[in-house]
Amino acid sequence: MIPTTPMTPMTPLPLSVVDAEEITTLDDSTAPTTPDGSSSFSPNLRPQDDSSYRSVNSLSTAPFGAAAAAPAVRNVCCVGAGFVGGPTAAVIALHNPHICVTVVDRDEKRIRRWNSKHPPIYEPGLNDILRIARDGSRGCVFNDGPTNHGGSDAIRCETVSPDDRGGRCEGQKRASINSVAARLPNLVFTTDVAKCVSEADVVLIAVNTPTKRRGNGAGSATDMAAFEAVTALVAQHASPGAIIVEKSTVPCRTAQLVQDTLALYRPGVHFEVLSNPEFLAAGTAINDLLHADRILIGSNNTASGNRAAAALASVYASWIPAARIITTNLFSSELAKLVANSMLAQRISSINSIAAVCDATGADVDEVARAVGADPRIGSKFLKAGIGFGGSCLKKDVLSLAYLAETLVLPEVARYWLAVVEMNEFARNRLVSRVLQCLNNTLAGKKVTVLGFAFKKDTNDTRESPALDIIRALEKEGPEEIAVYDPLCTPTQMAEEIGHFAGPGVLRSNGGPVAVYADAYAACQGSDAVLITTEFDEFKNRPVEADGGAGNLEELPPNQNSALDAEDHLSRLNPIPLCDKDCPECQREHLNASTVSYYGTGNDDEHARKARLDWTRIYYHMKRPHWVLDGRGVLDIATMEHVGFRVESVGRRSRLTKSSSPGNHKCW
Ligand SMILES: NC(=O)C1=CN([C@@H]2O[C@H](COP(=O)(O)OP(=O)(O)OC[C@H]3O[C@@H](n4cnc5c(N)ncnc54)[C@H](O)[C@@H]3O)[C@@H](O)[C@H]2O)C=CC1
Ligand SMILES: O=C(O)[C@H]1O[C@H](OP(=O)(O)OP(=O)(O)OC[C@H]2O[C@@H](n3ccc(=O)[nH]c3=O)[C@H](O)[C@@H]2O)[C@H](O)[C@@H](O)[C@@H]1O
Repeated sequence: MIPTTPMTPMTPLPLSVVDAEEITTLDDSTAPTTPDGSSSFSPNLRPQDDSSYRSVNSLSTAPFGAAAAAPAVRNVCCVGAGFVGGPTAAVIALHNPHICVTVVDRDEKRIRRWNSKHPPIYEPGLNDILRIARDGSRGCVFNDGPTNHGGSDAIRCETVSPDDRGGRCEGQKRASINSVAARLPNLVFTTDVAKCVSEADVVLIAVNTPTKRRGNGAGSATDMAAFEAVTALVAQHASPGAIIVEKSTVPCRTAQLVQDTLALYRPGVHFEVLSNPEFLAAGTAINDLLHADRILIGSNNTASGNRAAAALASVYASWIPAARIITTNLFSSELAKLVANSMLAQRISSINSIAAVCDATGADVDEVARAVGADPRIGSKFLKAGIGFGGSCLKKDVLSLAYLAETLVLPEVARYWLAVVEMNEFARNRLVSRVLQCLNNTLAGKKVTVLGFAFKKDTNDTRESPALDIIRALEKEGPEEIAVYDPLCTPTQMAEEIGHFAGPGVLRSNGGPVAVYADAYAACQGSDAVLITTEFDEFKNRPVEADGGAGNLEELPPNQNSALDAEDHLSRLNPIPLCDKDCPECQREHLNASTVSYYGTGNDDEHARKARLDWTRIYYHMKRPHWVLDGRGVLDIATMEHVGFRVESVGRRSRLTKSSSPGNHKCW
């Protein structure tokens, strides 16, 4: 899409996820006027005594005390190239062009994807950042008057070094020329863990810490295997004085374990350990990182602990206001992360418990949530009732907190938090019960469609997805077909995960009922009931105005491709790295380009956007009586009923309870 408004020559590469505040910062990093003032100036070229470098002195008003003279951070290594490690490292690199950021992982395939056009995770805005920090950008020279994109005033040059600034391009007068220096890549993805750890001033440990599956504490304690293994590796390879940071969510007092491990492998060598938990959420990771509410840093309350905290704070201070950087002691920081997730989960369970009351009384849970959330002491966020929370973290962190309470011999506390998980399961089960109730208690010979496989919208993360539980429960009822569709998960990914979770025998390819689709309409064709299990905007049917503008196609999240590539009028971007032959995203793009698809044009150059479902089209290809079960409260029921659908929605106006007598609410 070519912007119609003229850009001044110094306009940086546009970054769609960045707002005005960030544009100022990004401007700094991508469109310098002098080498010294440029934050895109190569770290390798930057002199050690550079006075513009942000040191502890610039943080003197932050709560680190006068003694907190921080060492300069030049090299950050993040171990774990997952949902947290990749995006976090990318944003750190974007805003700290003087720091070399490496992301290391033992998973070669994952690293190859991070080094390609299609990274292993989908996050809106992520690719734009990778295109700058990972790939670097070329310098260019142009006319210093206002110029139109792609207009004849724009002069393209392959490379411009800082020394070329003010240099001449053919046919232009020297006085009218401006230039933007190249930005060197400062974000590297690699499998060379030992080397990168050994070169780092700061090592972030961002590996998975799932719930333990077997042995003591199975089902609630945290499985620390990956974290422990990486800690041992780091202890062996880190350079003396390196700052070791827990980025993973870990049980309270893990920092002691890290310190013990370091002492075991490197007796007599000093390392500081920090806790710096991450609060980003899937689907909004880049926005959350760019606009973090808070950065939490836990440290030892010693002079060197404070210095280490100040050094890490200096990395974030490149884009986060100092007032949002909170420092605590190590264990408070670790515990605060568990508590934050547990309290978010608790709110969802609270509103889901009320949804059940609404179903039984005729109250509407959205109306109740709105009325209750208007009280600023309660707040309106995280009160969306539905089929409960999924994802790799909320449940595991509530369980981890409950386990901690148990080990501290606080059974009342443990029971309190376990009830949050119990209520979440209740919410899932209620949707399955209602499907059965709608379909006369049998799925034999019937087709049910599940729309949404990811655990929430705008992500392809399917860990602990409610859809998986629901598919497994429906499969037990012996349906003819369970059709599954998701706008962001590839059919291959869905088939693999369903096979892994419910057994390969459930898949259609193996004679089972579960079929995965790349097209929503094909998935709904001939269906007896369509279930909405993820709150993707694409599934909504609300008119634009009723949705506060979010119904506009332009408002929908972009696909996986970088918006920058489409808007690179000065040819500043380096060539896009290629993908491996088996890249699932390339396969899907190919499929979309060759079929009539729900996915717009399938043309990534056009930065294709996803369109909303045409529910009327679905209506005409479904079986009567056209049941739609909205497990996420995304549909406007009146509009759907106007088309002719029968709609059931968790905690909202129910046909079933309307016709039931008071007290006869057991099945839902
Ligand atoms: N997913 C999310 O949205 C959030 C997750 N967290 C926490 O962050 C941590 C990481 O979570 P995710 O990024 O989701 O996990 P993930 O599973 O996506 O990524 C972890 C990565 O660590 C790598 N790894 C494991 N052992 C390794 C080893 N020995 N050497 C090198 N690499 C190794 C894995 O190959 C994997 O790529 C967890 O503690 C999680 O609770 C915190 C906030 C948000
Ligand atoms: O530690 C983590 O991993 C992260 O866990 C959650 O983030 P995430 O699980 O990615 O996503 P959420 O937005 O919290 O949604 C979790 C689940 O709750 C559901 N949800 C959310 C909000 C709501 O009102 N109702 C509701 O059912 C979502 O659909 C989703 O299934 C937290 O929100 C993050 O702050 C935290 O960093």
